[in-house]
Amino acid sequence: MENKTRVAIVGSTGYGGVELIRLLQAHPHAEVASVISSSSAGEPIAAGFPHLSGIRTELLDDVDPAAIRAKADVVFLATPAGVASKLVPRLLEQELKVIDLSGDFRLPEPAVYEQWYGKPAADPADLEQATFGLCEIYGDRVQGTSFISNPGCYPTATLLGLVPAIKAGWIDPDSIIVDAKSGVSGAGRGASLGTHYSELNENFKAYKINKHQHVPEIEMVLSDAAGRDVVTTFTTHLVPMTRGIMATMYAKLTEHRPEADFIQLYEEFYAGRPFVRIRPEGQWPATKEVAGSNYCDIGFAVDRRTGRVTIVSVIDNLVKGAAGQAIQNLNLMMGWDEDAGLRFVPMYP
Ligand SMILES: NC(=O)C1=CN([C@@H]2O[C@H](COP(=O)(O)OP(=O)(O)OC[C@H]3O[C@@H](n4cnc5c(N)ncnc54)[C@H](OP(=O)(O)O)[C@@H]3O)[C@@H](O)[C@H]2O)C=CC1
Ligand SMILES: CC(=O)N[C@@H](CCC(=O)OP(=O)(O)O)C(=O)O
Repeated sequence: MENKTRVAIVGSTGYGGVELIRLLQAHPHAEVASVISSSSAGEPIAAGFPHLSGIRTELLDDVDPAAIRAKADVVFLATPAGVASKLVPRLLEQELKVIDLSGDFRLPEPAVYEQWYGKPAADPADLEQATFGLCEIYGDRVQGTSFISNPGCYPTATLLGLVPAIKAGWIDPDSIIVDAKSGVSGAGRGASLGTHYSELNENFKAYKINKHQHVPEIEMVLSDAAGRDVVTTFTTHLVPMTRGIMATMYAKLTEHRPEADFIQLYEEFYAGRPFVRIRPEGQWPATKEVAGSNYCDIGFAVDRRTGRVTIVSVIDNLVKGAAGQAIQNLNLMMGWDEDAGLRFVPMYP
């Protein structure tokens, strides 16, 4: 029988970490060997997550790179911004493979990170070692590497919806407006005024307009696709639901093209990629249609009157936006099937 690759999860008591545990439970080539907490080491993981009772019976381990190396070959970090920048160098020293779910290693320029995250950036020498793992766009770079920076949730939905049209020259990169909405689990497990029940229930609000930390990540990839600098308008909203992101993108067409052309372009661009599904003409995806799965579903509407295309892209923020794409990156890194352990049907209804 195959020896499974042993995996450790730092931040396993958060939403991204516990979703990694759920998804890795059925992975054919990897197994969770250590669940790690900076604040509750020695406690059973199931004490804070009763849904894991009888499934994960182990105690939480401390954050100790040498002890992690003794138990695991690969480490996922599902920790708040500012943790990975300090911890990753110590994990790489132990010759561990690392997949970081935070924003600490996504932006190559330290000054850009400091401007948008308001925290000290990682060391430039460490930043250089990271590969940005937006699987469907940069997956070829991931194979055989040992340190992956997993993309943000909003950038994943946005960029998978925009990159093919930008690369084809079908939309004006300067005209893009991204209107994005997220479920509340995107904000993590910690309680806060903005996310408690009576603030959110029956409510719908915009936040961080023109200030969101995902703006430079989105612009970095759009600029790469366009071959020149691109800036964009990006507005995020909080929706009173648990999971899901919908990014609705508006852009000016460089010349008129019907929906059928977009559908064909995107089908060809994502051919052979298991997790992007293109909707037929006149149909647009809903968040529930990808919930609990690693899919990104995309639909189009062309408006001849305004000369604009509307692109609708949905993901589950905790799966394709975090833990699922991180496992997809593990699969690519290790040379396994891209969809190993991720072939499940969305939860519906
Ligand atoms: N939620 C989402 O949809 C997405 C999240 N992300 C990113 O993934 C990361 C994790 O997010 P999420 O799971 O939602 O966040 P949570 O707040 O739910 O969990 C973060 C976990 O990090 C641990 N932690 C805090 N400080 C430290 C530290 N100094 N050292 C080690 N561990 C620490 C905490 O556990 P403990 O106290 O037990 O150590 C906590 O449970 C973040 O960077 C987030 O931005 C990215 C994409 C989507
Ligand atoms: C709903 C909600 O609050 N979402 C979070 C997503 C945070 C996140 O994933 O941050 P990084 O990708 O930068 O790590 C936000 O908008 O800040």
